[in-house]
Amino acid sequence: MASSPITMMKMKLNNCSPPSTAAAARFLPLLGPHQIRFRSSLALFHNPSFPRTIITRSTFSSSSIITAAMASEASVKVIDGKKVAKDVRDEINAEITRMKDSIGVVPGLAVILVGDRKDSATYVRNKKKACETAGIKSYEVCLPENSTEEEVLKYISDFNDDPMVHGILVQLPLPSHMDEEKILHAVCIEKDVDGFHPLNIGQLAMRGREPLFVPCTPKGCIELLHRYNVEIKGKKAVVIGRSNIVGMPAALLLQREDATVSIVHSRTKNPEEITRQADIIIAAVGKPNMVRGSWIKPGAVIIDVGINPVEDATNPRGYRLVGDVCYEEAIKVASAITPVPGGVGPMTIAMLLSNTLLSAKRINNFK
Ligand SMILES: NC(=O)C1=CN([C@@H]2O[C@H](COP(=O)(O)OP(=O)(O)OC[C@H]3O[C@@H](n4cnc5c(N)ncnc54)[C@H](OP(=O)(O)O)[C@@H]3O)[C@@H](O)[C@H]2O)C=CC1
Ligand SMILES: Nc1nc(=O)c2c([nH]1)NC[C@@H]1CN(c3ccc(C(=O)N[C@@H](CCC(=O)O)C(=O)O)cc3)C=[N+]21
Repeated sequence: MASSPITMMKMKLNNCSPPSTAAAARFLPLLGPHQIRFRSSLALFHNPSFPRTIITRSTFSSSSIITAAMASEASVKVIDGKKVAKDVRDEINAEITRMKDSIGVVPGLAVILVGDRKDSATYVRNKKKACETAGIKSYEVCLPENSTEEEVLKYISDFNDDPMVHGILVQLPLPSHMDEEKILHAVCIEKDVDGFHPLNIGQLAMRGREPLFVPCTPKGCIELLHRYNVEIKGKKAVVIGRSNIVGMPAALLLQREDATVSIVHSRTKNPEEITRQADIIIAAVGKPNMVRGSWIKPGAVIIDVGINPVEDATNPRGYRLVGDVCYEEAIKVASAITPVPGGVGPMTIAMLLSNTLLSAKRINNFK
């Protein structure tokens, strides 16, 4: 059975279950009610002439009913976060050069990393590289896992007082013996380029107030929607996840953009039903492929924040990264989607550079 052409096609199309349940998934019905309407509505886009990467199913064999149905009409816009991040970074580069040339100031970003988590070390390395290319001076402190809270607080205090430093980022998660709230609270609000200080979050939540900084990942999500001309005002948005660093600020930002926002979390009843009402979905859960095709309203726009390593023996690293949304199913229903990798991730780094530039400009009163 496993070798029949139909089964093989299904394996190819449906790649969304964790390895242990992959065998069962091969036999999931692929043509659920949500997948009958293949013509993706692009009504959410102001400007349909925006450059599009179209994925069509026409490359699949016509020997299967599934492919026959899809071949004619399915199209989805792939939101290219890597490309947008590059554009943003080019704009930042130009501004940094202008500032340096006119007032001689180079923005500085300090990053504090505690412990030896591999993923954290990779992000910090990537941030450092991005700073170098942008012309931002980076200051890095790497402390061992068993450092004390006082040591971290001392570095923060020194960076708070250092006029060369315009942004301070404490890489999360911190080791469990440290009080995250106390540490994030110690970063002076004018240098809080992550936007995690409670005052910044509070201002984000209040009407008529402006935070000094907007957290990078949610800011990157909204920037992607703007640059792809996705209308937010008046739309129904669902944010899946309510963490302080992604889900909650993403919901606040969408609300500031006049979307009607629902938040789905681990205690939500009927998450599928609620998510299916959304014109815009931001998924930030940390569960590989949790959002299936059946959760998505035809024509919805999907921003997939999740970054989840899943075992993959064919990959030289032994794993690959997948999002919280089952991409293979989602592209048949959504009108636009961010891929993982290459979607929100690069935008997070671009927004960090953007916040650092903003901070340097504000501190130096440079317009
Ligand atoms: N692309 C990027 O730049 C970034 C990507 N990420 C990625 O985004 C994902 C989320 O990160 P983060 O917000 O830090 O994660 P957290 O673990 O802090 O938060 C996860 C959220 O998802 C909710 N949740 C968990 N299980 C379910 C479920 N079954 N159904 C509905 N909601 C659920 C939790 O609900 P509850 O509150 O009830 O516990 C919680 O609010 C991760 O994959 C992370 O790697 C994170 C930061 C940046
Ligand atoms: N104080 C703090 N601020 C953060 O912003 C912060 C943090 N702590 N802790 C961890 C999360 C995670 N995060 C990512 C940033 C970039 C990518 C990224 O560039 N990802 C690439 C893939 C990279 C790869 O291939 O490994 C992509 O999605 O294309 C991912 C994740 C920031 N975070």
